[in-house]
Amino acid sequence: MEDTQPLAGGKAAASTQTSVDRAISELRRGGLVLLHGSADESVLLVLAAEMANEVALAAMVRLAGSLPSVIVPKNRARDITGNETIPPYSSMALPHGVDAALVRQIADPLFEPEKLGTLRQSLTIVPVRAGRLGPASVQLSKWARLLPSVVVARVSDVKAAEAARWAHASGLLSLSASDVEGYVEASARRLSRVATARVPLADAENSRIVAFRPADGGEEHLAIIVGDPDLEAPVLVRLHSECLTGDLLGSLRCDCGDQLRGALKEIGSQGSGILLYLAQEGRDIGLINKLRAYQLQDLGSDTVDANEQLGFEADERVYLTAAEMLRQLGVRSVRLMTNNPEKISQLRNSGVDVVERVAHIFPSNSHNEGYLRTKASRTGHLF
Ligand SMILES: Nc1nc2c(ncn2[C@@H]2O[C@H](COP(=O)(O)OP(=O)(O)OP(=O)(O)O)[C@@H](O)[C@H]2O)c(=O)[nH]1
Ligand SMILES: [Zn+2]
Repeated sequence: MEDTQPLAGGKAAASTQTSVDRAISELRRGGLVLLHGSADESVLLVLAAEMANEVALAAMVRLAGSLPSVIVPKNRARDITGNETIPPYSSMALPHGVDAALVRQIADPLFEPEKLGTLRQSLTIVPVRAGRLGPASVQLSKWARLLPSVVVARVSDVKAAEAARWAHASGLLSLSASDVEGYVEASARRLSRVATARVPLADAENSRIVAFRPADGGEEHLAIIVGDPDLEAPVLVRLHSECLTGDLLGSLRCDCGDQLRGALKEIGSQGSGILLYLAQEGRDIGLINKLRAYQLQDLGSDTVDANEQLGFEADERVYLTAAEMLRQLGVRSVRLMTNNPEKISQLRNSGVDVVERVAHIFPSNSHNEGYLRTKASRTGHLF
């Protein structure tokens, strides 16, 4: 198992992905990016709503020459306006002079709408058209692990065909909505295997850690290889999604800590296998959003509703990266330790032969009973 270099892609494809990588980090640090459609479609300036700040808002108004709107997910729009029939995403024009703190409050599902005061009456909803710029801008904010809400302003004088040049002259990053499509698939393939070390673990002494670095500048993923798996036979594999609270701190809200250590113990006792430790904190909504989801759960929602109230899918994870790691490790066929049928079907769709599901269940405690019940009743987990 030699360390490998990133797979080469076409030059055009690589620059498309780079523009999305850069846009994600720019949004994460509260900067503006320019998003355009094709040919005569429109051109938008985009700012992640939860990172709204006075400098970026002022620059947005000055550069766009139009007043900004904020795009919020369905539940937030319903809570703010009291209107029950709302499309998946709505945009609300921001009245002149709205400050950045107010924008952040509009976007934050944990901020009580009553506290928005008189502003609430003036926020009227315009549905965001499915398909192009609006949804693409929200997707960028999700990939930045921020709330799925963005401030946008249409750049009235600039056509899509001139957008990249105009952005460059204005010191802005630019990308097109079509760059956003297909990004996840391309991103998963841009994974380099960079370092391997022997790391004896308490639960599986004969272990090596192989680190994979994504080319998008994101967090690394790890493969923990126990023993010397026979790659000609199905390999015992566990896909573990990062859970800082459960894995590291011993949180009792979930079953992750038990599942992590239990998997290593089981693989160790069987002599060989692989645990993929995937940087997908909070079912891939990120740690901060997971803590927000916990806050909503403390107010009465279950784990699925809490994600949806924040504007995320119940589970945002895709396992293309996991499949690519297995491919680079030479693993074609697996016995998968999981209770989650989605992991099985996604791996199979990515070309991994899942020959068996190995149940991976641990006793509940008084804090995670409800969470485990929801996994069984709402997300199809097999308990
Ligand atoms: N968004 C969110 N993520 C959570 C919550 N509780 C745990 N997680 C995350 O869920 C991931 C673990 O997923 P689980 O649903 O417990 O299990 P699974 O991986 O789907 O399925 P198994 O293979 O059967 O364990 C980790 O990334 C955790 O951080 C929660 O309430 N909200
Ligand atoms: Zn957890």
